[in-house]
Amino acid sequence: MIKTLQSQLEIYLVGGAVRDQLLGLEVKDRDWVVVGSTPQHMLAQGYRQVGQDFPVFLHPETQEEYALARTERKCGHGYQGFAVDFTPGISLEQDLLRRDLTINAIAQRLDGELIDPYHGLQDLQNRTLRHVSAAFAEDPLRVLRVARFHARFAHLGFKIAAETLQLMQQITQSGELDHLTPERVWLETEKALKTASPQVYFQSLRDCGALARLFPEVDALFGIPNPPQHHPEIDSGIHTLMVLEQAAKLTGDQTDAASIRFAALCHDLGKARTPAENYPHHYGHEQLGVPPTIELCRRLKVPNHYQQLAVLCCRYHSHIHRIQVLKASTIVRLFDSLDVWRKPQNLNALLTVCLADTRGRLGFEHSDYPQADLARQFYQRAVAVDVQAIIAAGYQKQQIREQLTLQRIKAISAAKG
Ligand SMILES: Nc1ncnc2c1ncn2[C@@H]1O[C@H](COP(=O)(O)OP(=O)(O)OP(=O)(O)O)[C@@H](O)[C@H]1O
Repeated sequence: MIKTLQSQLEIYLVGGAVRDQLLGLEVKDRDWVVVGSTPQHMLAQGYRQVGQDFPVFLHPETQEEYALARTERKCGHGYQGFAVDFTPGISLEQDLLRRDLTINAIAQRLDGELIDPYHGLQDLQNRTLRHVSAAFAEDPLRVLRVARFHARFAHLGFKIAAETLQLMQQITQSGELDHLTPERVWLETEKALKTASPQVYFQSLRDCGALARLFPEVDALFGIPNPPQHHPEIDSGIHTLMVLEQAAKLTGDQTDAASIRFAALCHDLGKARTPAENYPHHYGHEQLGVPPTIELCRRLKVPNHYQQLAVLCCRYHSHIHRIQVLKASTIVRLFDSLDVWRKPQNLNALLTVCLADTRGRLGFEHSDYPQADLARQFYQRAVAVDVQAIIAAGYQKQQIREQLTLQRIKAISAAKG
């Protein structure tokens, strides 16, 4: 069946699958381009159409996506206005010309032969992220996509070509980024947070000026000093990116990695809002970090669970750093605020951000963090307090909570010795 279908159509494997295969990486999705066909022909061949304006066809057996070769012409701001043409006369080369990067614009025929009109192979070899053509400027999301591919492939030595960075700067200066929908910005950002080097995404956005447009709260940290004895890297923006790098190393591919990394990004946002006369100190930056975190999340429609964790990490990271000197009652209040009794994962996430915070400083990359062990020990003692025994002791309903808190304080005090 597949053979019959494919023998009647001019089909090419394109995009990420060809790129990743050439890089020796695991191929996840396979996207295909069909040249010289029409929607009617595809339907007659047994493919199922998904989407109306911009049709993609699902293979009846593999369910892989087949797109008709197409060109796009921009006719509005951002992504809102695109005239898509997929009439049968459009060639493979014309389709590839409209793609973002040369390494994403290599096609492969079914017999394995590569078609590479824009020298993507050479750029793969030279580890270069280069735009295919001037059409790149038609969709400002491509600025974010390049930054994301940079974050994904930086560990393989990839760099952004100078002329592509220049184009990214021009797009940023044109104001086009302001027309991107929050959903598209967040989608790229969430994908970038899941890459091997998420800090590279934000650094690349900064390099082309886009950080100030898209994440002004983060951009504001650059140039803000920190006490040099604790922070040899001094600048709060650089520190933040170093913390994000450490958070990525600590979380690897665990399921909540992206939300922990996002919390690491936001944890010090308050440092751009403390009074300059106290610099390089940032008294109260923990609480002052909450409004910019909420503003950023609201503007980009960041899902709630990301915001909740980021706010907790803003507020309480210094509590954990100083846990040795906190009173047992303060520690129980901290655990209450973190809702650790119902969500112990909140404590783990906060401890990861705090460890990343400690290591995200020049010369501290391998530091130990005894506070995390201590916090876990206190939690273990407090969570072991027997609620059932308190209830069985006959306390009135309103006294049960009070007793529980008292006994948790006692348990932590005992652990403190
Ligand atoms: N906004 C865009 N502008 C130009 N080309 C794009 C754009 N989005 C996707 N493409 C093209 O379509 C292909 C598939 O897009 P997709 O977003 O799935 O990325 P990918 O390269 O397959 O990487 P991933 O592994 O992240 O899915 C890309 O490789 C690129 O050629």
